[in-house]
Amino acid sequence: MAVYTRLGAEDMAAILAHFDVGTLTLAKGIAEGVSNSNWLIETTQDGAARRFILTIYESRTHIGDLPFFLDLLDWLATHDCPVPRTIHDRDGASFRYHDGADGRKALALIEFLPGISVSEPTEGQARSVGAALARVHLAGAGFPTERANGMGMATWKQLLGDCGAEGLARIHPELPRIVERELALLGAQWPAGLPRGTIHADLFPDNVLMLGETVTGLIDFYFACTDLYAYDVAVTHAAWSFSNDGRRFLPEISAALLAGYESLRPLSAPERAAMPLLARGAAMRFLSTRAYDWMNTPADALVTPKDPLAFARRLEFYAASENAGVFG
Ligand SMILES: Nc1ncnc2c1ncn2[C@@H]1O[C@H](COP(=O)(O)OP(=O)(O)OP(=O)(O)O)[C@@H](O)[C@H]1O
Ligand SMILES: N[C@@H](CCO)C(=O)O
Repeated sequence: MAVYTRLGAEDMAAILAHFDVGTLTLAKGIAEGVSNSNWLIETTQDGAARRFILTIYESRTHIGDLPFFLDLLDWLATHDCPVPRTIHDRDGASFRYHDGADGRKALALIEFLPGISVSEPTEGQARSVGAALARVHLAGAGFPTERANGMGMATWKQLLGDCGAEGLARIHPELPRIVERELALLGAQWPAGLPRGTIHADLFPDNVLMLGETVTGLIDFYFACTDLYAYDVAVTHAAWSFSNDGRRFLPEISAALLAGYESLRPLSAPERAAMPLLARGAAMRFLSTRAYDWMNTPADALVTPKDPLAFARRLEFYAASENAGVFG
């Protein structure tokens, strides 16, 4: 369960007293998510029930990045994107600190949005997700702050280097060869000069809330950064267009996702030409973090590491020349 920080009822009430949100009526730990601790919070204010998400940031989130992530949510919400606003405290700050039994941690209170994460999207849902991603790209273009992508190629190399060829071979005997081949190719051919701006960089199904075919919430912007728009399309494509284990490509979902995106932001010819390579990079990004976590998560950890081979299979799909037509 992803609630790493213990908070008693008094702690919770004391935290909420810093926000103008009424009286606490319920605080329930949320099992989903692996990086931070999250609670569903309910309050009552002027006779009305209100709901929020309280997030306590654990060690994986760099506090210096919080203004970027939280200001971005407010910016996108103001520009008609389905993302939660941050609730600022009585001093006007988007995050604050809590001194608890296990030290000082940053926290934020975020608007609760309705909806559920789908595990087997329909074409209509994939289309909506593609369009929502395009809306973020268009709206985020005016966002004034930049953040380098901390999960770019240099990080893939570092994480996979830390795993080592022997470690990778323990995950699958073919993995060292695949990784060496792909890193060389991606390093030599990664495109320069494509349109760039603010991207989500992790738009997996568990980071999208939906009601029917409507996207009600895009959440978890904690990898958001300034990078190629088309790379974000590739990440989202890799996340949505395959069965979870990566064994089965879902052509209708792929087509619907891309059509939804292009209904608002058509890819330029150079972006389209780069998509197969960017998709290999996207697969490599998640292969590298998953392989690292696979090897470095203690057996008694609270969370189960995700399968790196699910993204090695996607990588092999994108690398196969017969699949070059997927992006049109
Ligand atoms: N604004 C919101 N409205 C409704 N539910 C939310 C909201 N934000 C988060 N949640 C719920 O909390 C869960 C965990 O949130 P989130 O994915 O941000 O956690 P995390 O640990 O930071 O993520 P990750 O494991 O992807 O790194 C989500 O799966 C969702 O169920
Ligand atoms: N979405 C990622 C985890 C967070 O980066 C994955 O599925 O590997």
